[in-house]
Amino acid sequence: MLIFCLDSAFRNSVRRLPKNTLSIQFYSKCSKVSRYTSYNSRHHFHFKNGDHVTNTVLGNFRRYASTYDSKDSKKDKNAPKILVENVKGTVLVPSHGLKTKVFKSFLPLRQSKRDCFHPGVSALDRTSITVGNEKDVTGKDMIKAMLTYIWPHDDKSIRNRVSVAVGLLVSAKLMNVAVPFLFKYAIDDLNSKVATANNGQALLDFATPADAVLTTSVALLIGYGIARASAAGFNELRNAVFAKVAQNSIRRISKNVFLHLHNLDLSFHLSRQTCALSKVIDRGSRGINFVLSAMVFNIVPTVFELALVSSILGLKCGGEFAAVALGCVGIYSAYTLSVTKWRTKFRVFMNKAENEAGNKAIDSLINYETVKYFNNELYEAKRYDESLKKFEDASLKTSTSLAMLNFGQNAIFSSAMALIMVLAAREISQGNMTVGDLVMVNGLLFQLSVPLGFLGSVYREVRQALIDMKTMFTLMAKEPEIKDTPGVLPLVLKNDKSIEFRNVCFQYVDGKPIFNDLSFVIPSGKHFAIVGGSGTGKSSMIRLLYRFFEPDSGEILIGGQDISMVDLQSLRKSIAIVPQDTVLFHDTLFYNVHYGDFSKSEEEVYNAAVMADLHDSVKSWPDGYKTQVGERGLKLSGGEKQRVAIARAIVKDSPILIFDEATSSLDSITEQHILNTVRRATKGRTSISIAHRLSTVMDADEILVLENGKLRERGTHDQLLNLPNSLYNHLWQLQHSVGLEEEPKRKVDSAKQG
Ligand SMILES: N[C@@H](CCC(=O)N[C@@H](CS)C(=O)NCC(=O)O)C(=O)O
Repeated sequence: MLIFCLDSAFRNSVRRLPKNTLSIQFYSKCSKVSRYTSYNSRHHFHFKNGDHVTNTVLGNFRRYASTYDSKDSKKDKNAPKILVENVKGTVLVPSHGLKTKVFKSFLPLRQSKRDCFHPGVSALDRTSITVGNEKDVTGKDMIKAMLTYIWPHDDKSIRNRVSVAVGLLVSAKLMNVAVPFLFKYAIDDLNSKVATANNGQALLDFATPADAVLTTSVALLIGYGIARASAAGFNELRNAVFAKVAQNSIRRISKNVFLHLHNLDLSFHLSRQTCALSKVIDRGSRGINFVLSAMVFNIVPTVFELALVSSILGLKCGGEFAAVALGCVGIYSAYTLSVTKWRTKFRVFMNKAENEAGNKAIDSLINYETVKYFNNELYEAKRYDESLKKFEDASLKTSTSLAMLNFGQNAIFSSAMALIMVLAAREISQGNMTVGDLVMVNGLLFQLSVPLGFLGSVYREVRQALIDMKTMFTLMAKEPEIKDTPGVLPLVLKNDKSIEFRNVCFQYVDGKPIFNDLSFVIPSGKHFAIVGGSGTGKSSMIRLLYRFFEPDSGEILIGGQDISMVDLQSLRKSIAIVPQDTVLFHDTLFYNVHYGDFSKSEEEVYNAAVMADLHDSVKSWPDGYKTQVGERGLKLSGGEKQRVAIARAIVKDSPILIFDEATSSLDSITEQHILNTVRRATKGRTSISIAHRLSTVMDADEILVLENGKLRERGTHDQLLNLPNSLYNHLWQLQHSVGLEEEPKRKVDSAKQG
């Protein structure tokens, strides 16, 4: 095998790759034609500056690179070099420095003795690429990602809301801090009046009610009430204004994750449980909501209030006061965080025990009859009680540790309050402060204790939310391995709609090849059938055509264009499929047919239904096209579902049509109807019928018989059947002798006449 680095001119003209992008292709030698030109493309790698290279890509890269034929490379001393370091390292890519000198044609890369290519790297103009398994998402990354949602560049109204919410937050805290001040001034005013009264003058002049209201201290006390109410009002307003920001960001992130999941490769989805993925989205977006709310409603306002209170105390009462306030909050926080960390495990046990008890109860009640058959009611109750006991113990520990936490928090704050008031009393006795000041200091500190009373819970929940967010953002950082390269051109199908497999080798797991140098051409407009025993890769062929997977080597061409070089959307648009297992959406029948292409008119949907032999039966149903098909199409029979799938494929109106075992689970009468619709639908299209039952593909223009990943034989039904030693003949005899088919030939003949 050889490794080639693409010429930069080729890179720019054919693929329109941007600068700083290196495209590397591995070519297999299996066709043994002349070097440099006729090697079969084996794999493409595109690296660009800052690209994230997954372990799988790196693994493939190494795999291809390690089988590189070093004899060929020695001929070119100027070959560009690539350094592949460890997973967390970098790939150093030669770029413009060498362009004019050696990037004139395909160039072999040199391989060193180790698993890397490196001589002369220092002389190169480098572009570095970070390499990692799944990008490690740090706290900084998450904050950055969150900021893009709460400060979106493309949504001014959200930015305005955030600004207003911040303004309201500051106003609420200023009002909050004003409360003890107003209280202080009222007390000082009253005090001075008491002092005046003690000197023999009237305490208050309540000659008229208006005078009474206007008295300074009364006005201050009313102001106190207004300030308290305003602080609460600003807080509530802030919540209302910010709610839209939080909900909007949850919506956008959920949508982005959803889209991202759809963009990930099929291999990813085959290896994950859909339910687990939806939990990731759900928990992750709830985590974002929690972190955002905690920041905006608790952490940031409390920090702001602490800064405000300690500055006021420092400026008005002296450094000692500020030090007590800050020290108190510091000790309080350290105590709260350490106790919360310790007691979190009790909550985890508690939740586990609760789930366990719930599961045992459900399992036991579901198996009601079995429990009765074996007289095991008491045993079941004992098992259930064991989990309840665990829950009880953990709950007790949670409650007692909560009491301890609350008491400790209270003790710390009370000590600080006592200390600060002793300081204030000392200052009063020295004539530096008033009684009002003492009340103000007490009020400021007391108010601070309210949000801090939930510090432990906030810390615990934020930690959990960050873990959930990390899982979600890690999922977001996962790159699909099959994706469009920038500037890639769309697949254009005019007259030539042929399909060609050229020396395709493919395997899901090492050592178990699915296709082994498979080559065939399906000419434009022809209906070909692909048959073979199970496990011969019939369905893998579809996955390769849709580019859900890439061949390990060789090329697949549609209309003469290599599908690995064309835009994925255009490729998938040009193929319509009637899958083996038709899965319908939980919606109406019309919706399910229209799903083939939502841009099509109602009329076109009905026409497709007529072609698929679906229209008449739908018309006879009470709700017609508005019939709900039931979750995953469970309410429809197998034949009806297949017809919906055919109608949907007709609506899509692609030049290439694939039937994947379209009649596999149908009775013979329904099968004949479906085969008739298949015949109608394939007219004028290049089509492939993948089938296990040979009788369903007898009238194909040509039949390709696969065995062990290779094309074993090809021909029309009659040609293949007339070869006594053909695999087709053998399969045919086998299927009929075991009674898989009754009178297949007669069925097809009658269908043709029909
Ligand atoms: N003061 C404690 C407790 C605050 C509190 O009462 N939290 C509520 C939830 S907002 C609770 O139910 N906590 C139960 C627990 O922490 O076990 C702290 O800072 O965490």
